[in-house]
Amino acid sequence: MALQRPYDALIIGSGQAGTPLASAFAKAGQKVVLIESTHIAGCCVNEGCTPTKTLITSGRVAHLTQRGPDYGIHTSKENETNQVLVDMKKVRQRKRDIVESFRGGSEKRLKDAGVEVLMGKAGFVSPTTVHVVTGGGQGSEKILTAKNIFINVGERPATPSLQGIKKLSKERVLDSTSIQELDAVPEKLVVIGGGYVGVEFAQLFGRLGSTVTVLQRAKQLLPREDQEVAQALKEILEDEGVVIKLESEAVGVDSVSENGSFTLSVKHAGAEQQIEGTHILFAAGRVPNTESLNLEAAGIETNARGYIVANEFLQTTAGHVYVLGDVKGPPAFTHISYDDFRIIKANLLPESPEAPKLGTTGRLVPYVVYTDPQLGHVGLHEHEARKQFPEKNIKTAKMPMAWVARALETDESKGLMKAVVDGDSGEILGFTCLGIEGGEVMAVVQMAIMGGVRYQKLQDAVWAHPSLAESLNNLWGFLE
Ligand SMILES: Cc1cc2nc3c(=O)[nH]c(=O)nc-3n(C[C@H](O)[C@H](O)[C@H](O)COP(=O)(O)OP(=O)(O)OC[C@H]3O[C@@H](n4cnc5c(N)ncnc54)[C@H](O)[C@@H]3O)c2cc1C
Ligand SMILES: NC(=O)c1ccc[n+]([C@@H]2O[C@H](COP(=O)([O-])OP(=O)(O)OC[C@H]3O[C@@H](n4cnc5c(N)ncnc54)[C@H](O)[C@@H]3O)[C@@H](O)[C@H]2O)c1
Repeated sequence: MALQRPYDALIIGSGQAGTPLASAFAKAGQKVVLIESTHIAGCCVNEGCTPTKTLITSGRVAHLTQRGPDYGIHTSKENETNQVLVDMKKVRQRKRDIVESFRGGSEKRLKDAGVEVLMGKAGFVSPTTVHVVTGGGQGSEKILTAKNIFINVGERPATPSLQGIKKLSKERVLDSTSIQELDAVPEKLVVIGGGYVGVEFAQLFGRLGSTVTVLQRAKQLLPREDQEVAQALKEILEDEGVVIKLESEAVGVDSVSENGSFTLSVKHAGAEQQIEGTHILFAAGRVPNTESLNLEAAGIETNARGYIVANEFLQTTAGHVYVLGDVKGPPAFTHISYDDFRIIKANLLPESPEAPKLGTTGRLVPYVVYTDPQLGHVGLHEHEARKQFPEKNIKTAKMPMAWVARALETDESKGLMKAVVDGDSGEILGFTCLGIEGGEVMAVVQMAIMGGVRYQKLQDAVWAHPSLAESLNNLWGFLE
């Protein structure tokens, strides 16, 4: 084993924070090494946001083509209902091409910045020393020491656990990564979990032609959302033919037929029932990639769920070791991981000695669930606002998207908007748009929250007609 000269910065994991951080340190003249076990650019680019949103676009095209007759558009005289043929290999290739191009961009930026990249799996030997196994265990081992260490190793899908699962052939048991590599549309897809991953894939594969059943253990889809928003999303998915069973759980695989299809027994509404499937997608949550890091050797603490504990400056319990992204626990989004990078960069590479120290406290968290219509949200949900500010005069405004001219003109008027405000000051505390381009509409309100703009200003603003933002004139009339 070769002993190396100490690095200024050693980064474990090429996630959404580690990758730009490595470049920033290198550009600042520091000696940097980035260790990555699988592929540069992490989950978001390789198996998360980028590929899923690319696939979802194919699903939307299939959906809109079939809706053509609603707009007076037919693909041919013979095909009056605009039935579509899905070429899953082409759908997959389009996804692969975009992933490859995004990953290539990240690789090039690291190279241009002069970052040393080491492909291998890292774990701690001591607070300042890291052991790296390269070449998937067949290659060499390295011991590296560094002044500062940054952990950005992310999460992975929770391991499927279901009685009798071994009776199914491997290619029929899917997670959020393997489902994206299918070269044919599954006939009957059972989705276990009704969170972000579950709802996005359920709608996508329903649109591509699968019969889809979602088994969600909680009382609603997306348990963090306010109940009426989750209910509206459920109805939208059901309108497209997705079967959703709430408060339900798969008990086990009962039987498997010769062609590979199977029956599952499911506990639902207090009774046991059977459902059929050809494929099963486990979307019941993700777990942090901490086990192989040997964190005890560095004195780094984790919480009960295995997430690394950090203070608001992203320092772990070993002060010179920092943690960024999903592996420190929710919220698990690319833009949060990227903001972690921004915090570390500002604090460790300050532009001037007077530059203020940044932290995570009070960080505004927006997100978009890429169902169609999108579910964009920023700030607090109603239940959170009421709990956090019992002394405030919390008011909410809800308006169906069917009241938005632009949504009616495009005939995409499903969903609703909901705002949560402090009725006394007019401060906007949270906003949700489940509607066409819900993420973009949400971003308009996010700007208002960031600028401290009260809702009355949006109510009286001159918005271009007929834009979706124009609905921010009318929404506030529903405050109660
Ligand atoms: C299907 C899916 C869809 C998603 N869609 C969205 C979306 O639309 N929008 C959004 O904001 N977020 C989305 N997310 C979440 C998003 O992908 C993550 O929040 C984001 O990637 C941030 O992750 P990260 O920076 O913590 O690390 P990651 O991107 O997970 O990267 C961690 C890296 O560390 C490497 N690694 C792990 N262990 C080791 C080790 N011991 N040694 C060396 N390297 C190691 C891994 O190989 C990986 O490359 C989605 C996630 C999934 C699964
Ligand atoms: N558009 C986006 O931003 C996006 C998309 C995908 C993922 N993500 C990120 O990835 C994270 C993980 O997503 P996820 O959907 O895998 O996890 P999740 O934790 O958000 O949802 C998992 C769901 O599965 C349910 N569940 C758990 N065990 C179950 C069981 N045995 N049977 C039935 N249901 C069960 C839970 O009630 C929960 O609602 C998200 O929280 C999010 O931060 C973001």
